[in-house]
Amino acid sequence: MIPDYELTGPPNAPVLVLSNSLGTDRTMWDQQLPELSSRFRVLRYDQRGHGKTPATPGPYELETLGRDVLDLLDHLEIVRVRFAGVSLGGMTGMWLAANAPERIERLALLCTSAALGTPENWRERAAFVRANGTGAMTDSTLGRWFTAELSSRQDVVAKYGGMMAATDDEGYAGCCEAIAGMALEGRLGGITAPTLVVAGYDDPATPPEHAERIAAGIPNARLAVLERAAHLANVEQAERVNRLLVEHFVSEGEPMSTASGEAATARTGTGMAVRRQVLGDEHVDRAIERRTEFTEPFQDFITRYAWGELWASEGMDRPTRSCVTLAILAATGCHDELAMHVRAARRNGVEASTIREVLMHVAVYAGVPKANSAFALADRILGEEADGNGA
Ligand SMILES: O=C(O)CC1=CCC(=O)O1
Repeated sequence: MIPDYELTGPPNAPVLVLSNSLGTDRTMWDQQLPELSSRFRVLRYDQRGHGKTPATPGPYELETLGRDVLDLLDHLEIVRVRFAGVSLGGMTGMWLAANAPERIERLALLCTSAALGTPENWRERAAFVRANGTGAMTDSTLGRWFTAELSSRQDVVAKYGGMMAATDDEGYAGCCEAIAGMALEGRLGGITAPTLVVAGYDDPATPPEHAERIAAGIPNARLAVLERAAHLANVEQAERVNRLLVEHFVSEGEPMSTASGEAATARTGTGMAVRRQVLGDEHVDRAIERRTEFTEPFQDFITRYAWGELWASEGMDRPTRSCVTLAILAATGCHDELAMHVRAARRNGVEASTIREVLMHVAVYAGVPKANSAFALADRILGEEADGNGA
């Protein structure tokens, strides 16, 4: 069967397939799409019986779901892809990487498992849904998908509860039966695609131990465990997941890095996204507007290296980067930049009291006069924020 799909992103970019989890549809990737489609041809599709892809009578096997992807790729005449899947999507990805390795260049497995629960449990769940409908599963499911903070939010309940209830009963049940019958553990050692494995620290459905087992089983795998994330970590920790996916699919891989022009384009895309996150749209739009022929190469350089490399790196969190930046700017007396970075630090979650501590360090290590002017400036910026003028 050819599943319903959507292609987004530059026509000549490498194709990245995104595969959804049980009870969701392809819009579960909404928070990934802008970032990923700036550098990939993103192919989002709906699993069988989910979203706009019709159900067929179950039970299904994982092979059924894997072959749906192969049918879709054949239909679109796409030979080889990068593939990311959440939970059931990740199981589909493991099946593909083990059974059609020539089609899978790199793999990302999010909040998934190679052996989940008992077959009886999954068959019971299938029977329950056939009898009561997917709507009857919504409340319990949202509690597994999100931490308490998110699962009570009205917009989240509306979007993801709605997705679950809209999933075809037979499609959902058939997919439960595919999980009941999956036999992936013995196949992990044969997966050759470089693989990123991501787990949510608070995921009750596929806890981090499942990811650890996958990462230990696949020869070329890397594991990342995200705090404050349950089963749909790509929704709850979208920014971190985006960064991990971009790093995994772009920076090390051949196609982008073999063509230096494309690598630079990719860095510019990441850089622009990170720059906007840290400095805010208003500031970045102003900087773009003010570009001249003379300053453009410098602006481009900053976007690529300061934002696309340094600030985009996972090596240090953003609040810490902000503190380091504030200290350096205050110590070197770069006051225009310091004002901008006081605002950026607040946007990155740095408290005013921490900014004060940073400037106290400046007083001791760089000199009281430097700290004195930095204090005056920071006080003004923080005051503007308190007055509601802190754009
Ligand atoms: O619904 C669950 O319990 C979690 C889950 C298993 C496979 C999947 O896609 O979601």
